[in-house]
Amino acid sequence: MTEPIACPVAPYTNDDENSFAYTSARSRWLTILTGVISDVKETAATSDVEKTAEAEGIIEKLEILRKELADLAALVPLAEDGGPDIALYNSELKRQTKSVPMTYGNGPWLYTECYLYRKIYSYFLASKYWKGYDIYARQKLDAFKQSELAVVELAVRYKNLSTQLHGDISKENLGVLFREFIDISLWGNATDLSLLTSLSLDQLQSLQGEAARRESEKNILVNNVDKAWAAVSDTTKYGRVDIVLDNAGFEFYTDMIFALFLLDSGLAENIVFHPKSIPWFVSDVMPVDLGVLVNALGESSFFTKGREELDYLCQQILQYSGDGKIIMRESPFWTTSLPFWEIRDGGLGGGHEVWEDLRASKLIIFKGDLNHRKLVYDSMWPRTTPWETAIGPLATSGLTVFSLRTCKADVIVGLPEGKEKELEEAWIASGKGTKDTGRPGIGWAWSGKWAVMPFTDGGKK
Ligand SMILES: O=P(O)(O)OC[C@H]1O[C@](O)(CO)[C@@H](O)[C@@H]1O
Ligand SMILES: [Mg+2]
Ligand SMILES: [Mn+2]
Repeated sequence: MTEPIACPVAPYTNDDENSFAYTSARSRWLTILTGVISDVKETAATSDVEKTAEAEGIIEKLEILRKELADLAALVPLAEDGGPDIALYNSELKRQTKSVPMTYGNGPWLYTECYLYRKIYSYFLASKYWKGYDIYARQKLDAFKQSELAVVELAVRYKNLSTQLHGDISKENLGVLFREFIDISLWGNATDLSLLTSLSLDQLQSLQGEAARRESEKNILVNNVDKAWAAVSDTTKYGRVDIVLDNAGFEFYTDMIFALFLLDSGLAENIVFHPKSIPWFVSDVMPVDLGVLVNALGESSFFTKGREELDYLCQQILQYSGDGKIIMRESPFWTTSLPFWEIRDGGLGGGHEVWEDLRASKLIIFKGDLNHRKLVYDSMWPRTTPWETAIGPLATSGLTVFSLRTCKADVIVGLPEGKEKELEEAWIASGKGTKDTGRPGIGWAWSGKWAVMPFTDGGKK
């Protein structure tokens, strides 16, 4: 097997006390694993005898894994479970292991975290009754239910707008709406509705709407939305837009509304969603989550308010899906540990096939923090590094890449000189600084309060 393209800058690692990797490996993952164990127990309690019996073995393995994590033990090669990606995980383990064994406590953050999710999944994949089981489904649906107010509010806005979209609308107004929907999809990643801005055409012009948008805009550290607008409104290109999805529930709902807007307005002819094929980083969208979303929206006992608007929305999703205008396309590449530098001719782990597929798109939107980390190799780039440098071969791949990410991890590039210092000082001044590391102001970077939206046209002329 050939090797992935190497990055000249070292990765964030779990032994770095100044990185969110450090607490991730020592406490966050343990909590997640504890949640997985309880979920399996809860499901097993109401399952038939054989399925329950099989759960015992799975729980035992999960508990051993929990112990290994707590001990910050060494990572061992993954056992064969029939998955096509095992060999790649194991060759990466070898390649990324330096002079000492790689442990949960010292390994590269990106690799060790992907490995952990893949390892958990292998216990289910190797089973008879639990193969397709989503250990996070319960959690995803509960969280979605709790966002009822925001869900209904957006459905009402969408219905109002979509009637206007079918009428005559100027390109300028369409551009305003595009920016608003991008904002919603962006902050959907933080699942923080308080940052959302007004959407109705009337309110768009109002002072209040603009003020609200400015308010959230100041937290967007890199904002290339104008370039993305130029790419999507280029009517000389075939109108396919791709969205590399992140989280199910409210975020996926905002992505879906954005997709409907693109289709209703004619800015896109097709939307291709890219979900994850296995339960991934807790809340990531799996193919089944499209049906889960439609069912939740369409079920009057799930969301009791805004029925007319929600029914309209469901009908739109079903119509577009039925016409093949909204599709879900899987690839094993998205759940490897590989950086997106492998989305290239000859890329490993499915990266080549993804590259070939994405070439037909006029705009590829990558949602969320993890996708962003993979775009920039999760390496310790100085924060003033140009985006085009940090995305390596993607800068000249011909692909039009737009990342919508609220920052939940250390890696951030493209900041102007002096900005990082300013943010660290403000973080300390707000009383949120940590006292126990060499850099008390560092936490702003993973607080989810800031965002970046960088763009590249992939060197296209
Ligand atoms: O769903 P998102 O936005 O990718 O966030 C997940 C990210 O947040 C974390 O869970 C915490 O930083 C990372 O492991 C991961 O990169
Ligand atoms: Mg090695
Ligand atoms: Mn996610």
